[in-house]
Amino acid sequence: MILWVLCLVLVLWFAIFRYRRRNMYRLAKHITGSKDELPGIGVAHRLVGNTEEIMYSLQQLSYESIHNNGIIKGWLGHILYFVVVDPVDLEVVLKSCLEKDDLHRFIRKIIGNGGIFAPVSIWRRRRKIMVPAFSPKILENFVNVFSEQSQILTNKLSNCANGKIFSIWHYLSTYTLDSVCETAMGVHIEAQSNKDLPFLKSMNRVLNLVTERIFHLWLQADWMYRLFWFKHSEHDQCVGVMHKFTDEVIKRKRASIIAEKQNKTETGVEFDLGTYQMKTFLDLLITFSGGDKGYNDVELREEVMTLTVAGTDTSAVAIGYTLKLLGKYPHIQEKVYQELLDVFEGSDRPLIKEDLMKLTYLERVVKESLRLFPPVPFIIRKVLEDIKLPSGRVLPAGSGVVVSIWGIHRDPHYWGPDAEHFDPDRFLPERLNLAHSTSFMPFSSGPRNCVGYQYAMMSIKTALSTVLRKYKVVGDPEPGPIPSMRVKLDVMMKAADGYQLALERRPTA
Ligand code: HEM
Repeated sequence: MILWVLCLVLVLWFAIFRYRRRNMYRLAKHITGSKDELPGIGVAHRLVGNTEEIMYSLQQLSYESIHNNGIIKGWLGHILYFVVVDPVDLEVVLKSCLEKDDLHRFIRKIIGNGGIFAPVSIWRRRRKIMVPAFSPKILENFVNVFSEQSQILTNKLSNCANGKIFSIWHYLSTYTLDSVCETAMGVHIEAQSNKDLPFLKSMNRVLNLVTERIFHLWLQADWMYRLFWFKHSEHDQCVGVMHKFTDEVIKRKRASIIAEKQNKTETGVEFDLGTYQMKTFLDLLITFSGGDKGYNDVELREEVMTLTVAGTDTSAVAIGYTLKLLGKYPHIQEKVYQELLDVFEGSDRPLIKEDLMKLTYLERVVKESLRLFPPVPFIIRKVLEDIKLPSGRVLPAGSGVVVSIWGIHRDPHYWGPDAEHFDPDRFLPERLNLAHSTSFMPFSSGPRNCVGYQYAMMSIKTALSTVLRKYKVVGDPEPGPIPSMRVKLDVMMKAADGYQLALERRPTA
């Protein structure tokens, strides 16, 4: 009898659940589903396995979307997602769906309500304050930091420039971390010289733990995660280290501002984390948010942590892919080197901001690398109300949109039959004829796009030019125009081999 009642309750609950979501089911019917969907679980079975297998499945879903006029649907249990690659439809999606998907809540545990994953109500104000801090006039001042840090990177690489294969990932990620910490907070953390830096170790570890949580359903509910107490406590410990470090910097920054106001020199304030540079993002965020009446310490920490997390691995990944691609295509690397010889006239002087504008071929190479290997291959947004797309299809409220940057960048409708070829000259002004501006969007598009894209391009070009003036990437030529690269999804898309390559010293270096 009890069993019958339980069954009845269950059936009733299910009927009400379906009835409430009838609009979603009705609209979803008009959009083709992925070919491997299973009843009840949808495509969930395709998103298991290691980070390489998950990335592979998401790539396959993107190709399916390309072959189905730019959109397919995929259920993850009861949650409905659309994988979209049509740039015309995506322009509308990225303008009207500004709320981030719930999966981002795991990263929010690290950076709180920092702009990147904050709810729209909080994000709007934060974005307004952050945008002026990224104006070109301010960014120009950072080129010296990138240049100095790139010199350190090049020196550190000298031990590896012996033609033997090694993983360059640690070198690149510490270069970007040092650059971001100096420009964002004004501190020299010297990650490039200090492999065991607690901040760095904690950041790397906590990002691994977050990726694991995103893709393992059984780790998602907070109460379940607490059962895995060793992971949970390690997670909290890492977040604690990162917060403590950032809080200390903010405390000292506030103190230095007070000291300055009292007409004391900055050297009067003891500061053992490093030397301050004026006009770091921290200075600018304090000023632009209203000084004393602006951001409180928690808000400041959230914003600085956002910049650190958003700006470190992304740029390192882009530099890593570009170096690997240049190793695969020696003739393209030689053209980059010729341009460097022309711009620097064979001297070994450090790069200055005026050089960046002149490195036009390098810029095309970086863009082509970002097209084929976008560090952020997918963005997920929530659909809060039904939205009619230019193609006539309607996305129902309550669903999620997976914006496949990977797919958009490889769609032959927009990039031609050679979409998968590595061809930097497709970015030549006379050849680049993008039918739609969102066909190329490694930094996303619309009101919530990446605020750091100019910063990133400057940092990436500075590091690449400094390294490539001194070293040649050798040893892995690709037989055809389509570069093969094993990739994995580890918060962003990374090379599965840890960016293994070999370097040789240039004779002039
Ligand atoms: C190659 C390097 C980079 C790539 C590919 C990249 C890509 C992206 C993407 C795809 C988004 C998401 C936008 C969306 O949801 O539509 C984003 C957001 C963001 N990025 Fe970047 N990024 C890079 C470097 C940087 C750097 C260096 C910084 C800062 C120093 C930065 C700061 C941010 C911030 C603050 C946001 C949040 C914007 C908002 O929600 O208003 N990024 N980035």
